[in-house]
Amino acid sequence: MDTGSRTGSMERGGASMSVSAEPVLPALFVDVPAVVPNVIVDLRYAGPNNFVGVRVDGYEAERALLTRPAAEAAARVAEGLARQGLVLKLLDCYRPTRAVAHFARWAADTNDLGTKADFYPDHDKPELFDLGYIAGRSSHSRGSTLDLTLAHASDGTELDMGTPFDLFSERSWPASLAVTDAQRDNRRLLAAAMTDAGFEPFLMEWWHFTLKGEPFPDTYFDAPIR
Ligand SMILES: C[C@@H](N)C(=O)N[C@H](C)C(=O)O
Ligand SMILES: [Zn+2]
Repeated sequence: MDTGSRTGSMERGGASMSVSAEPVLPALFVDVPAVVPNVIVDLRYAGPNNFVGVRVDGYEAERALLTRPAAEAAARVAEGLARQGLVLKLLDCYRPTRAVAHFARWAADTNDLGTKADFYPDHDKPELFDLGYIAGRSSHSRGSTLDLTLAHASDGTELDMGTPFDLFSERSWPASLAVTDAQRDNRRLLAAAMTDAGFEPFLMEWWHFTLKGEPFPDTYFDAPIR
């Protein structure tokens, strides 16, 4: 990947932040399968099986991209879990800001409720941003955040986490008591492996983790995934 991201800066809430204007990502971004052994890639926004119901803007190819430090940390997670016969299954990695803009347009269209039963049965669309299930400025766009689950190496079947990916509900909170002990244990297994490798969990979604000490903490990239 090309280097040299031209960025524009802005001040927001006292903190400096930049939005990359370059159509390419810095060389520090890597294809995760090149770094993480036996990883399964199922990027849900690269196809129609997601809460928007169509392929999301910016996902022009199903490529799982992360910064190298985040991918290397994920590799440490994978190496540890391989001893238990488990592999990582990636559901989202780097997310261009144009994808987040697509999410916002989708949320504003209150006539389109086609995915409500499967993805947000407990809430109305506009609440999903207000409550924090979808971020208006997502850490995924900084390249060191990923959404993932665990699967059995033998046949690729996913561990039962109690809710599907992107079910925007309190049932998806990692500590929810609405799931069984076994399901909560699976969430704990994922969270423990990720935090041990340097990732921070998210209290509203069992699948979402951000690398501590990420290399681009203030830059939101918009290069499409090709
Ligand atoms: C949309 C969901 N997969 C997710 O990643 N949510 C967090 C809050 C985000 O949008 O960054
Ligand atoms: Zn996420």
